[in-house]
Amino acid sequence: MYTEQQREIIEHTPSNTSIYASPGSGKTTVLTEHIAWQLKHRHVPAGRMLALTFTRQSALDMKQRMRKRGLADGDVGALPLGTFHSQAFRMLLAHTPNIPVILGQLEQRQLMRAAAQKFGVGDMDTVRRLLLANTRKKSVWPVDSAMGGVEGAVLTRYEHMKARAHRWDFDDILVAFAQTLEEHGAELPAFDYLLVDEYQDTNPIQWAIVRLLVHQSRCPVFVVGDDDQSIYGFRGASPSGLLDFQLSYHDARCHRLSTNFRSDRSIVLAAVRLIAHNRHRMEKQMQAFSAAPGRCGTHLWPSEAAEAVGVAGLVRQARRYDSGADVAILARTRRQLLAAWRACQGVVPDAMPQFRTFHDAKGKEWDIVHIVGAVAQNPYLANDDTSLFRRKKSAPALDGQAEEEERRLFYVAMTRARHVLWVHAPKRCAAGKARLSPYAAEAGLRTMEPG
Ligand SMILES: Nc1ncnc2c1ncn2[C@@H]1O[C@H](COP(=O)(O)OP(=O)(O)OP(=O)(O)O)[C@@H](O)[C@H]1O
Repeated sequence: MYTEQQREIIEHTPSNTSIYASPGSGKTTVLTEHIAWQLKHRHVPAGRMLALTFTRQSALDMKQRMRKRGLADGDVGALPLGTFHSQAFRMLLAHTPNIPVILGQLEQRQLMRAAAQKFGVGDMDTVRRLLLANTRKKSVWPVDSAMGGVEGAVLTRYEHMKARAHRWDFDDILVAFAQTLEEHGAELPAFDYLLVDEYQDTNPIQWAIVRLLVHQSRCPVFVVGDDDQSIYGFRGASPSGLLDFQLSYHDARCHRLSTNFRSDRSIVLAAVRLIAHNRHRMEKQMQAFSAAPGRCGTHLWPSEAAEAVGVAGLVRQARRYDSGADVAILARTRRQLLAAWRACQGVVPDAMPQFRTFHDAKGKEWDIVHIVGAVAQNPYLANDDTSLFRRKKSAPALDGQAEEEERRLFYVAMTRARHVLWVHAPKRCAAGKARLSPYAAEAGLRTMEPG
């Protein structure tokens, strides 16, 4: 089933390795199989490999897959596989008794708000931006705490209040872990092999943690990623960790996977056309394994309400034609999913599609994907958590860096589809007249006739 190249990666002896690969080319598949191979055929003890993923869900999926491959439950359970934060927290707990309790999201927001109110800036939008600024500040190593202005003053106050309450926020876990690795690395568990998924979405503190772990364990590191799918820049992540991997690990072997096993041909071609518009990227090939043409295009609707009803109608139609097809409705912001969700409740209540933001769709795949609310200068981004660069009521033009990240997000969304990809846009939305996102034209998607 696996290609010769995939098999070579799966079966190779642990060594410094990077895999740059296109969407759907089997990155997560080969990573999972490579770990399973080490356990099964090279008898590397499960507890001696550390595998880091981007989300908890992908760690669970990988474990599930290993069980299906016939690995013993005990081995899978003993494998330290999870997010950077969960694995760092586990090791810190074992090393340092009495570490502070982690603030829940709500508690953290309340604490930041209390700190901000002291400076007369406690509205929720500002608090959200301050929380992001806090995350970005702690995304580098060593953390640079010299931040001026009101923002710096609020963040300093927040740190004091947190320390007084003997609490940590989520980002403090990695800061404390990096510090512990630097100062007491020899007291932490050592590993024979370190593996990292989605390396394009790691940030400088995570690169430092990888470097410190590798140094302390004297073990090889294996990373997989795709710079074109780097979508967490607003939190301080950057694809340069992946792009510069070869510089940091001179002897590293580099593999590229370019066959997309997920999507039919027209979808792969459209995605390739779109991403070619980004300038800051590593040039790479992508071709479809599937010989099927697939279907893709855009649907324009008079209003947001009409769009929601139209999408629900298409979902119902597809269910009639193939009741087993899995369907997802994706949008740039959570708010843009609401109308389609309501419309589907009324039409296919027993066979609801999945509803996800582009960010939450990462790593997933569905037979049919509908992207809704694909408008230029998306007005919903003005108040979105991830819209670091937009502080006005309407979304101003993006700078080059933010523009490329928006395009990558659209690329991630498009490449989730196996057989059918519809991009929908209303001609009017809450903010007034709307235009179809330029990414649809860049991808060469044709507008479908109404009905
Ligand atoms: N050699 C192969 N033959 C057939 N199917 C494959 C092969 N390799 C991977 N696949 C399938 O292709 C799909 C994509 O694989 P996977 O999710 O591992 O890719 P990925 O590169 O991690 O994707 P992305 O980065 O877009 O999330 C999965 O359904 C997987 O089972």
